[in-house]
Amino acid sequence: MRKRVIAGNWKMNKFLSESVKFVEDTKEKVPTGDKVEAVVCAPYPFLTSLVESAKGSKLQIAAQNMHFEESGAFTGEVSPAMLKDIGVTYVVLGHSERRELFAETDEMVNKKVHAAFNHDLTPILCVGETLAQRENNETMSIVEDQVKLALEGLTDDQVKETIIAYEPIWAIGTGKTATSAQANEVCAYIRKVVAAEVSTEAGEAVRIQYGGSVKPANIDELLSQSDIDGALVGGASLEADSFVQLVEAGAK
Ligand SMILES: O=C(CO)COP(=O)(O)O
Repeated sequence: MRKRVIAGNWKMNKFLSESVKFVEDTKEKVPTGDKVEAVVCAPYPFLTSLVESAKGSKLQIAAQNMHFEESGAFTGEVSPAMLKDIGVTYVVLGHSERRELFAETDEMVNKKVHAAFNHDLTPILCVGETLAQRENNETMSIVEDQVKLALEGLTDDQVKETIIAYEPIWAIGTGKTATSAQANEVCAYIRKVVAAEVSTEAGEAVRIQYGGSVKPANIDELLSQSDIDGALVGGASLEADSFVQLVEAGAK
């Protein structure tokens, strides 16, 4: 049985006091069993405080990006070693907003995934197609390329530890969720690609989240699908009650 992962991606939202209050309000409420992991992906300036407030609880704190180099002349960037140093455990990599708005390439994402493992951080690797690509029947080939390029050079065990988030770009922040069948079809395909490229065992073990307008009202249906092992949630993860409901759905 793959352990589910429910991750809230706050993006560029919240201030320090409300972020800490969110963690204080949710850390005792997230289920502690072995069915689900709960992760909060917060802006850089709040990470140290959130790691501190989440201490002793099951809530994990993630960064939303990082550079792939360990240190050096990269003004404005944050390194994997810095994230590790402050107690961050997960990192979102290759989110479509970073690919689109900040010109991240598959090659950079691949370097970041390697860097994450080199610093003991669990990568949440995002992939997904645009609406035009879906309408052109390119979804599977786009996602396949993104997955192959991002995972290139990883060991079997590293691939097993990677969390892949399938986020169709047309479903992000639009209220248009992919149907559970559409989401599962792509997640199942990603699993096949991993099995073929890496190993059958890695295909079985890799956890695949769906992301794109997930909310308490639709998460049960998404999680009932064979190949969806969790969710990466934007808007609906900003409120503590809603986030707790999403994690509770993962523990059912
Ligand atoms: O991009 C997302 C999570 O990374 C999804 O955002 P929404 O849940 O707001 O659609």
